[in-house]
Amino acid sequence: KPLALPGAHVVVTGGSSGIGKCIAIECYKQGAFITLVARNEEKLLQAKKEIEKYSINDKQVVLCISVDVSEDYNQVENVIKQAQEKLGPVDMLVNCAGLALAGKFEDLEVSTFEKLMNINYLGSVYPSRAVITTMMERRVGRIVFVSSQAGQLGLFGYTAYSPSKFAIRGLAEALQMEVKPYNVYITVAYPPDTDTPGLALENKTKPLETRLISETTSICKPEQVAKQIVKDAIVVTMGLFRTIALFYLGSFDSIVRRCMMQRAKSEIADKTA
Ligand SMILES: NC(=O)C1=CN([C@@H]2O[C@H](COP(=O)(O)OP(=O)(O)OC[C@H]3O[C@@H](n4cnc5c(N)ncnc54)[C@H](OP(=O)(O)O)[C@@H]3O)[C@@H](O)[C@H]2O)C=CC1
Ligand SMILES: CCCCCCCCCCCCCCCC(=O)[C@@H](N)CO
Repeated sequence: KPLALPGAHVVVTGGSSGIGKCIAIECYKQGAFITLVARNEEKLLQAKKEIEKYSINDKQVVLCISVDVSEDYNQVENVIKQAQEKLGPVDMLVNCAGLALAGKFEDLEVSTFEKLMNINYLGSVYPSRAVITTMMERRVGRIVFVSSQAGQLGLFGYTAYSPSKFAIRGLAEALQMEVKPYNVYITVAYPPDTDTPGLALENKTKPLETRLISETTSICKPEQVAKQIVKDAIVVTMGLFRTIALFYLGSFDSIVRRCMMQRAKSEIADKTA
């Protein structure tokens, strides 16, 4: 059943800019309490002010937390704890912090591969790992991953970026199989080029070929992309491209459910013994 956003606690990483900020606004407009996570404090405060204009009641709160989501897991865990103490358990986590840099393979610094994998992939693992136990215990939760069209298709200029977005898909699909019996739902967004400060930065690094490939499609508005992402997270439906895998996934899910029931039974048996 759909997640009720009024009164829910939504954490948005990368919530101080671009798509993440628009996702925060979209949730806030529907009555959610918001925690914004990003590094730069000034940008966070600026975004908080902007979001607060859309309040629908006087109880709503926008909390700002400055942390690097890709640096140190313990740090991330600590700030999530702080946020939960202030605004209650996280009902929905949106992993939107990310960085795009383009360039030809032979021109890219090796450190760029590390950096993108750290921010885009591990920066989604850490916050998710920090919220998952509570979500499973409460049998409530949504985790949103923001991949990219370049996370479905390897394209010229994206040898560092695409793999970091492909990795997110692998994580999301494996994690969904584990947490479905606990009523926790995972969604992945694959946005096209979207008009944000991040895209402006990326454009400075695009080789000619990448620019020409990008120009074959039009640029989306972040508000529009955010609306779709929030909608998909609230009412989870099966993506069409997964229908072939449906049979297998269905039977794997029943194995997972069976194991969970067995474990619960033996726990009860242990207690009564
Ligand atoms: N715009 C586009 O064309 C598309 C974007 N995407 C993906 O959507 C997401 C958002 O993109 P977009 O809105 O363009 O990005 P922006 O650059 O506009 O915003 C990025 C946000 O992430 C935060 N952030 C970046 N690095 C970290 C970090 N290490 N720790 C914590 N926060 C961090 C930034 O704040 P701060 O720097 O202060 O930390 C900022 O709030 C990214 O994952 C991107 O890959 C996917 C498809 C298309
Ligand atoms: C089946 C999948 C559909 C494929 C459509 C192909 C169209 C490709 C056009 C170029 C797309 C580049 C997207 C990168 C967006 C991004 O992540 C960065 N802009 C972030 O800053």
